Amino acid sequence: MSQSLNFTTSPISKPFYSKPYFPSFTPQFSLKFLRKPITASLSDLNNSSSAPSPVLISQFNWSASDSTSIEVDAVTEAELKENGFRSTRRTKLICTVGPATCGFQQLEALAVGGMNVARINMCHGTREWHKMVIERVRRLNEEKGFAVAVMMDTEGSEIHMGDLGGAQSAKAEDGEIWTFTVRTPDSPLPERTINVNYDGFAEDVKVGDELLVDGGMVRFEVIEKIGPDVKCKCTDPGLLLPRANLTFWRDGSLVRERNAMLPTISSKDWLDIDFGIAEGVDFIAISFVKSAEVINHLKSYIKARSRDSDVSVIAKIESIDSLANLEEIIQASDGIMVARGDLGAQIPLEQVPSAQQEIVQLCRQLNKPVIVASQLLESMIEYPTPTRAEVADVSEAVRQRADALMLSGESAMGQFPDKALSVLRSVSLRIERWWREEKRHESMELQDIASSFSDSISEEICNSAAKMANNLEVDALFVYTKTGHMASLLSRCRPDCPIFAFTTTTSVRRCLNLQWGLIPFRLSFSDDMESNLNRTFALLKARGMIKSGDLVIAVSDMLQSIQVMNVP
Ligand SMILES: Nc1ncnc2c1ncn2[C@@H]1O[C@H](COP(=O)(O)OP(=O)(O)OP(=O)(O)O)[C@@H](O)[C@H]1O
Ligand SMILES: CC(=O)C(=O)O
Ligand SMILES: [K+]
Ligand SMILES: [Mg+2]
Repeated sequence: MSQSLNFTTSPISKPFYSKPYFPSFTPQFSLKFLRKPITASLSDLNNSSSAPSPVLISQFNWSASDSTSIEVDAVTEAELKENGFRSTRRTKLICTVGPATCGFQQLEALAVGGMNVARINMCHGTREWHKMVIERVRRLNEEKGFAVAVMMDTEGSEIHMGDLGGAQSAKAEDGEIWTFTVRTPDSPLPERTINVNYDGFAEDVKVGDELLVDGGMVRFEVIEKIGPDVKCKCTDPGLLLPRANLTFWRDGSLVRERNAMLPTISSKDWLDIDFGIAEGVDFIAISFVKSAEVINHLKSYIKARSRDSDVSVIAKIESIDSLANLEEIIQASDGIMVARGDLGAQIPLEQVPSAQQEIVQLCRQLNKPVIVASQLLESMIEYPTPTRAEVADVSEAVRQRADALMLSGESAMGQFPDKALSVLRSVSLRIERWWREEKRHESMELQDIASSFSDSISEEICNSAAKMANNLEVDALFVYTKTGHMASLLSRCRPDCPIFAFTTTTSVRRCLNLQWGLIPFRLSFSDDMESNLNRTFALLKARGMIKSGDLVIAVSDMLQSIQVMNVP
């Protein structure tokens, strides 16, 4: 039994409506037969994997021409069955892959642990190494039924140290004199000498400047300049890591000399971007973005280079300039990363939390996925248990309802990558549930963002569907979307129930994996919603993912409609 509301639009349909064409929406139907107890736990159902139904095509042999199968990633399916779908995880998880996690089995362990996106950082490692990681992730998806997306992060024109001549780290002690040089590295380097990658370094700094390594983990004072060499005295001792980022400060402010003119995308970055496009990565994250212009430039480059593949562009907010141009950067990008590591080296640390909150909220307003990154569980690089403060930080990002959380060193080179991921996962689940149960989420007034009439209809449909889903306490929202747009509009509302997003292409499905609350499926569907729904119900029931009586709301962007029904 289904109740539906259709908005039939054609290019000439506009005169029928004048804004507000969707008067404060109150469902017109009797609710008595829609209500049902909210006991969506699937754990007590027969597990279909032990008795596959004939309509179920195995994840291992998907062929694009097959119109009867449905693809959902193995880990989401397991989570749905384990927790029941109202309690499935909404916050997405990203792991930076490094030496600690680049093996096939290590990657598999991360995928099983809930990694939605694998990030590779072009600051480190060779292209061959990154190619190997991408191939392994792809193989994992194909062979084991995961849908892990790949994000490539550019190096950017930051100023950083050299690689310490191959050493893992070097200790700088209080009062020691170190030389920072722009000479091309003679190997081996003299003792207490560090290479700097930026040629203008010796010119830009002045005697008396403060030199911060990794945003202040180690500090030096500039005491003398001798040609290409800059002599510095260590004032805050600590461990120097290969290729650590350098900033310099004068009279309490970040120095922005010629280095502020460095291009956002360096010549090496362009080669890496070509590499990323050729390898078919899903996301390219751009470091040290200053303005929307560079994002627009890159997007048109990608469009020209890769006609049929979709690479999404993520702008990293980690510089003062990006904060000044925040709204236009968010508008231009496909997503945003709050890169707190470098951001904290550019603005006073105590301003980072408010910047994070502002960026997360603005992204939601503008309907762009947002990632909170860096130092979430920093102590877990060395220890198997997080600090209470780290758990509180993760909780806060979940409470802000960021789309995704990211591990950096914890998964790239830490000793406990799987444990760190499991902390992100369990804290996300717990906090999401707590806030749902307590109905503690302050509702956010969402501004209109549509740029066309048809988009406005989609937006109103999604806002209303999400509201109805909360009021009726439905088990799930279903969205049929070719481009993914309507799925993101539903995600933006952060409804209480999960959103099953059906889309026709594998690349859209992987991109949806970054967005809050979306459970993406790949499915070939038609314009006939009745048959789409019936087929989806049959396929999901066969897999034990839904059951008769579950209450769902379905929306689609082919036929702009809202349907409310119990699964037959
Ligand atoms: N591919 C890699 N090879 C070797 N070490 C890596 C690799 N990727 C990451 N790491 C290690 O993990 C640490 C944290 O990774 P992360 O990606 O956060 O880098 P980062 O250097 O802090 O720069 P960014 O500001 O771009 O995040 C790095 O400092 C590095 O020591
Ligand atoms: C992730 C990143 O680039 C940063 O935090 O600086
Ligand atoms: K980077
Ligand atoms: Mg950074």
